[in-house]
Amino acid sequence: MPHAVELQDVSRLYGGFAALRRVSCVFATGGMHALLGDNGAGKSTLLRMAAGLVTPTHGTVRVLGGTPAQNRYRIAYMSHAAMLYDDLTPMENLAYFARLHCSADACAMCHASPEMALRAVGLDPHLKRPVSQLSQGMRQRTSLAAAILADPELLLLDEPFSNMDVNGARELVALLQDFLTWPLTGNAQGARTIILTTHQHDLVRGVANSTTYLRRGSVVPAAERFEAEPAQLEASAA
Ligand SMILES: Nc1ncnc2c1ncn2[C@@H]1O[C@H](COP(=O)(O)OP(=O)(O)OP(=O)(O)O)[C@@H](O)[C@H]1O
Repeated sequence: MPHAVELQDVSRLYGGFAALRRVSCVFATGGMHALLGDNGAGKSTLLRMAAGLVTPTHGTVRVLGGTPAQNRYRIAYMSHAAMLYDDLTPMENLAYFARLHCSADACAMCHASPEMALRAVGLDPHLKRPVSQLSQGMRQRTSLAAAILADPELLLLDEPFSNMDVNGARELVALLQDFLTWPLTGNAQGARTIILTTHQHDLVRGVANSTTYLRRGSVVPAAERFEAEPAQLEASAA
């Protein structure tokens, strides 16, 4: 089975600055994988590359055995900034996204209905309040519902727990674990995969199937990981 995401000697330059520098790593198909690192380490760049939103300056990115473009209907990406229409309710937002997905060549991809997607993330589809009046946690859930609407095999989540309290974030982790158990539809083979970036390693410790650390655009080798995660070192020394 192909890897969910595979980077071979990937660099991404912005002018003379390397957001990613000769990165080679794989994220296995199936399960939840955490991408960690300090601010500016290159996490979002890597995730957006897997989504096909950023192209490498050098190297190769393979997603589900092909290019991100070839597999774009099998991938969903959720940015850390919620891309929602504030004046619409969660249901209206999702109904709009469903219409977008179902245009032209993409109508085969809407396996989940807006109602199912909202229920899956624990939101009432009949909620009448516009998104602007919802808590941050509910907005995040609405964004997640929009991402899973297309029933993706690969779900890429950039900082899904940002601005959420601990309980809300734990609930979200449980929802993501549940999503991983959904059977794949159609002719899809393999397993669902989530790759998420976070600064809150505690939330996914023991839940994530793998952890990849970035530091200043490079993957931190396993032997140096404590150094990459000083909070964990302090906790273990206490
Ligand atoms: N479009 C861009 N133009 C110029 N520099 C960029 C661009 N995108 C990212 N960078 C730079 O690349 C580096 C890595 O950014 P990236 O957003 O991938 O880091 P990150 O690990 O996700 O950080 P954070 O945790 O703060 O979100 C940063 O120094 C950032 O300023």
